[in-house]
Amino acid sequence: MTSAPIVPGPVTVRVPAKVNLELLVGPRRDDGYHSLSSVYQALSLYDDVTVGEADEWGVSVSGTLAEGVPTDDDNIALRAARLVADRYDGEPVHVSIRKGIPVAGGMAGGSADAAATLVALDHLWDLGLDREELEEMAAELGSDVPFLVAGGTAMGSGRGEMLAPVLTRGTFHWVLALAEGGLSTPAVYAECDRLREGTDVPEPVATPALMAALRTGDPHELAPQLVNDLQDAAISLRPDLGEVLSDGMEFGALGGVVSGSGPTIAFLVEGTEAGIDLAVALTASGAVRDVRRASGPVHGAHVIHHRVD
Ligand SMILES: C[C@@](CO)(OP(=O)(O)O)[C@H](O)COP(=O)(O)OP(=O)(O)OC[C@H]1O[C@@H](n2ccc(N)nc2=O)[C@H](O)[C@@H]1O
Ligand SMILES: Nc1ncnc2c1ncn2[C@@H]1O[C@H](COP(=O)(O)OP(=O)(O)O)[C@@H](O)[C@H]1O
Repeated sequence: MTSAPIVPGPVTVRVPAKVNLELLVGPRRDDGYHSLSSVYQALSLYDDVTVGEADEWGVSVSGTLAEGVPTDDDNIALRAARLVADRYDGEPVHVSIRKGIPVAGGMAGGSADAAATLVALDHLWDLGLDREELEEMAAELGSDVPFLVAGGTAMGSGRGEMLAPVLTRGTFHWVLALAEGGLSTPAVYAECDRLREGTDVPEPVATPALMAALRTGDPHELAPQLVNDLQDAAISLRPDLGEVLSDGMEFGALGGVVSGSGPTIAFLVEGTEAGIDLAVALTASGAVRDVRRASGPVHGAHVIHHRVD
């Protein structure tokens, strides 16, 4: 008896957002990047990225947060697909992105889509890529991309792309205050340089107290350790963010920090109930565009569906 050939159908990968629990920004390097010490945590706010064979290269984006995402070769997910195809002789694919991560919000949504596309193509084309090969292509696409492949909680050095896992206990609960519009990452780094002009900037080193707090699993220990060297620059470009931060603290957050280059603000709360209360208060204040609750750490980019016809 002969059976019909198995045709690999589209692969869907779910990929989380990130928050930087600690983002220490060192001097600007000769290549234009800043040396970083970044402690990333993956949060339960997701993009779903579906990649399938197609007659021509393409990308489409859906969801209420899709505005502002390019649907041409500027889309980093399409760049990721072309990179894998160039290396492994792949045929054209179409990438469909369902956005659940705010765009240009400092939560690495674009990097997440690139990470998801790498994982999807590894699966679709049965490439059997090892961690090193995936991380190397990820780093070529952007400093944050390797972390979105890995997920969990990790420390990033170099320009953020060299990862080491960080031990944590339990689950931390977050409330994310989404802002109107976005902030450009290069513009925020440039503003940080401007604000620090004339000062001696040391090489960044991760804080042992943060690592210890993460091992306790206690949000009261973690809250005072949240720090972001880009925060002043983000607030300098968007002064309204300072008010959102103080509102959130007044409404009961244990700690708050601008996420990466902003403008999203991540508030740490005690648990689910406290998260609901804070989300309600921030929404009622009218000072934010929208509010999301999330928890972390969660897994990095992972296949959730593969249709085989
Ligand atoms: C600030 C952070 C914190 O995690 O995230 P976001 O807030 O953008 O999500 C990252 O450093 C963003 O990483 P990513 O978005 O991957 O940046 P890349 O594409 O590698 O670089 C974009 C631009 O950001 C600046 N850049 C990025 C990384 C770095 N270590 N130093 C830099 O100065 C450079 O101007 C670079 O041209
Ligand atoms: N797949 C993508 N999703 C979101 N933004 C993308 C994507 N591809 C390219 N971009 C561009 O990257 C910029 C930064 O987006 P994003 O990665 O969401 O933010 P951030 O760098 O603040 O974390 C966007 O303004 C957009 O122009």
